[in-house]
Amino acid sequence: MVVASPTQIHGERLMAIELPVIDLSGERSTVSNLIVKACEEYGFFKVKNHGVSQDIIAKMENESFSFFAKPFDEKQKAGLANSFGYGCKNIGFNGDIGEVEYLLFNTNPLSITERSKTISNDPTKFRQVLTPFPPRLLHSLTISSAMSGYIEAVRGLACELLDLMAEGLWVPDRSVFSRLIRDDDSDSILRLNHYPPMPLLCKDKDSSSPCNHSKVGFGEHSDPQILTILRSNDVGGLQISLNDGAWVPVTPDPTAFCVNVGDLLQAMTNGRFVSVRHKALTNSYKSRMSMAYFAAPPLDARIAVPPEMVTPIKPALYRPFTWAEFKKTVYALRLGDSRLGLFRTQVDEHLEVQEIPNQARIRDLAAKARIRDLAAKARTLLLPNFRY
Ligand SMILES: C=C1C[C@]23C[C@@]1(O)CC[C@H]2[C@@]12CC[C@H](O)[C@@](C)(C(=O)O1)[C@H]2[C@@H]3C(=O)O
Ligand SMILES: O=C(O)CCC(=O)C(=O)O
Ligand SMILES: [Fe+2]
Repeated sequence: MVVASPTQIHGERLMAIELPVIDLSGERSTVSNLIVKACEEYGFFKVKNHGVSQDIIAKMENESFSFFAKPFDEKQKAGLANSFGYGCKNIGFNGDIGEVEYLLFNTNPLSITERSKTISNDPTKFRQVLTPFPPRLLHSLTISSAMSGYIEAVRGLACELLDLMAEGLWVPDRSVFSRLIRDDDSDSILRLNHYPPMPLLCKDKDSSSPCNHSKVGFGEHSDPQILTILRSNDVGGLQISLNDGAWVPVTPDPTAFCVNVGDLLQAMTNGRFVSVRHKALTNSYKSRMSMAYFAAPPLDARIAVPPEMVTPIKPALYRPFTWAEFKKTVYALRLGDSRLGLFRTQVDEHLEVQEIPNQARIRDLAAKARIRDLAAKARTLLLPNFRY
């Protein structure tokens, strides 16, 4: 691992660190130990020799590019912003904005069986699904065959990585994590992000220094699910946040997948693995395209730490909760809010002050206040299902 000196760009500290690159064709116990180490130290790593064929990836990427190349009103036919379907600039339900357009898909195997031709041929195909949060109907696009091939392949990769993690953690039930995302009712989603090129922003017009302030494509956040498998084209933009507040740019590698720990996996490993905050910036002259598979459990799955990972010295950090309960909280909050802090056990509440870095604590408190606000708003709107 190479650590160079930090550079300062417009007040932000950027560190030149290469993420661990793990070759999955290596010896199994070595690979599982490397994965555990990467999840503990960075919450992020890259995998090569991952077994997903370049053909599957290329078909999926071509289909995505041709979708995003369509005129805006054509793309809008694919769905509503802020739900499953097409979205532009608006992220989520609570006012977050970025220089990104995207497609969101439910990858539930049951919905994949209802295949349409391709998203590029017929962006108007819909299937309606009733979800318990927020209390509204979400529209789900049906999925093309290139997409279902890709989803199957990355789901397989996610399962394999979760098994390797359980092995490296010495959890006796080796499929304790992967079982959750293998389930036919799993709530995993696929997100295709397209960041159009954006000219550089110059904050200080009188400054003689070069203008290098990239626009934010997808703001700072952690991923709420179990594991994210991200693939991008050869255009950089992804950055991850280190504990000390420095941002680390991730070098793009279209032949590798970038894997990151989600909030649920942090909870299920009793905080040993870290769900790290990250963001994506736009490039000044090239389009960035990323495809993120968010591996999630079924809505009613109980998220709890395996008993072997709890000891008197390391008591459970989080109370058990369901994915539905956590997801409802996630969608009630802003992109950059932290949510796991809201699920911490009472027992260690007194330790929180020392343990959680100040910034994270402030974010937790802001999130709590926002939930209270939203609950009050929901009550005045008489939305009976919107309870916290
Ligand atoms: C602002 C929001 C968008 C988001 C739901 C949320 O309320 C907070 C988390 C966001 C996020 C980040 C990772 C994934 O891209 C995503 C699909 C997810 O599960 O959580 C998005 C949500 C979204 O865009 O709907
Ligand atoms: O586009 C990227 O590289 C990151 C996207 C991301 O973090 C997300 O979709 O959750
Ligand atoms: Fe993310």
